[in-house]
Amino acid sequence: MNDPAVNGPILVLNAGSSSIKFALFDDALNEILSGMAEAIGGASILRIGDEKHDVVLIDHRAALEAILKALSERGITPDTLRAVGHRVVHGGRKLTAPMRVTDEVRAEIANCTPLAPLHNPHNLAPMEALSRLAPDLPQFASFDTSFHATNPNVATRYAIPKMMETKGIRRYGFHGLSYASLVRRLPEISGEALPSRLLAFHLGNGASLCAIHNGQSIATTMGYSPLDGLTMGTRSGGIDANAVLRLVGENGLERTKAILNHESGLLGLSGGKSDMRKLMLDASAESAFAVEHFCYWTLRHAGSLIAALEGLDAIAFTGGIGENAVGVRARILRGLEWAGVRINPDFNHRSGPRLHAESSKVAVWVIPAEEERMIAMDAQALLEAA
Ligand SMILES: Nc1ncnc2c1ncn2[C@@H]1O[C@H](COP(=O)(O)OP(=O)(O)O)[C@@H](O)[C@H]1O
Ligand SMILES: CC(=O)OP(=O)(O)O
Ligand SMILES: [Mg+2]
Repeated sequence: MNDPAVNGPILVLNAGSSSIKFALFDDALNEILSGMAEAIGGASILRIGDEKHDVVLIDHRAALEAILKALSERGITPDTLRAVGHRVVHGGRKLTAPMRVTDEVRAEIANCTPLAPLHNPHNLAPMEALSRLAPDLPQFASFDTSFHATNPNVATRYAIPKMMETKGIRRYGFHGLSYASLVRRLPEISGEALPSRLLAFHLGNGASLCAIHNGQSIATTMGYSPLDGLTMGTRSGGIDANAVLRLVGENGLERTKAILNHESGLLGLSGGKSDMRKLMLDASAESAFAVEHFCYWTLRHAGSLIAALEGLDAIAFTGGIGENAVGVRARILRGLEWAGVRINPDFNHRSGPRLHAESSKVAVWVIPAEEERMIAMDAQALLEAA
């Protein structure tokens, strides 16, 4: 019997800050089609399966429309689907495990928008569009924050009065779906047991590090929102709160939000480029400095997480930069030679999966981020439990 509600594919939508990735999975969770709209915000690329189209996508809404149109041209419309799984970046204190999307859940995701302004609106928009188009289609949400629930209080608490903490001003951490998939995939790809003290580098347009001890997150570089930690595509990363207060005083709240979230990071440092591929092709001193700033601060934070892990057994790179930017990986790994890291440059040029030389005390791997599969697994588990 061909009933989409029973054996139709699961569609996964993963809206990042600069991209929307999508994938279709059959009921055995084989990926049957995937693609992405990338470099959203102007001259963009739409990939579907092996096809690549240069397109103009001015914002995430235009990108979602282009993806849904391309899918419908292939006969994939909402009524042919079994379910849709969405990545949601910030679930706040209330949304901590994968769940079915209801009106209440959508309202709570909207409540968390001030905490993740570059993401939650783009996670919410397709849920709303699909619930209008296909009200009976089951939709599920998986949260980037969930994986960090194992962080100890000492890591999540800011040293501010208790009252603020009870209002939710604490560190959450993000990229959790990517880290959860990395923990699942690393033993499969390496053929070895999961290392005890693992430092994971999720380097994409948004970038963070996670200290993973025996498979559980114990510390991560992002905090209350995905602004903190490393230098990113358009986000400042760590910045002194008093500098933020001065910016607010001089520019107002809304302008400051735009400066720190949309105009800083690699874009602000280079004077116009947030995309690592473009920066690495550009010979200007500003672009070189932006890349060096990214690597230097990644290393500073790596040192902090190695201390939290009390040593290091393995490193794994993931995300658009982590999986592809050979020069950035080489620079970061050179900066970790003090920790016993030695790589084989040929392995690095081939992007792994194994990067370490025989003499290395630390294993080094490149593991593709499989956030979409993680979300599909969550959606399927919830469908089966229903
Ligand atoms: N071949 C490559 N070399 C260098 N950087 C790359 C390459 N491919 C992708 N990137 C970079 O990866 C980043 C996007 O990462 P991704 O994880 O897809 O982003 P998002 O945070 O939107 O999910 C961009 O800075 C892009 O330039
Ligand atoms: C949380 C976050 O920064 O996500 P992305 O890297 O997809 O922008
Ligand atoms: Mg991403």
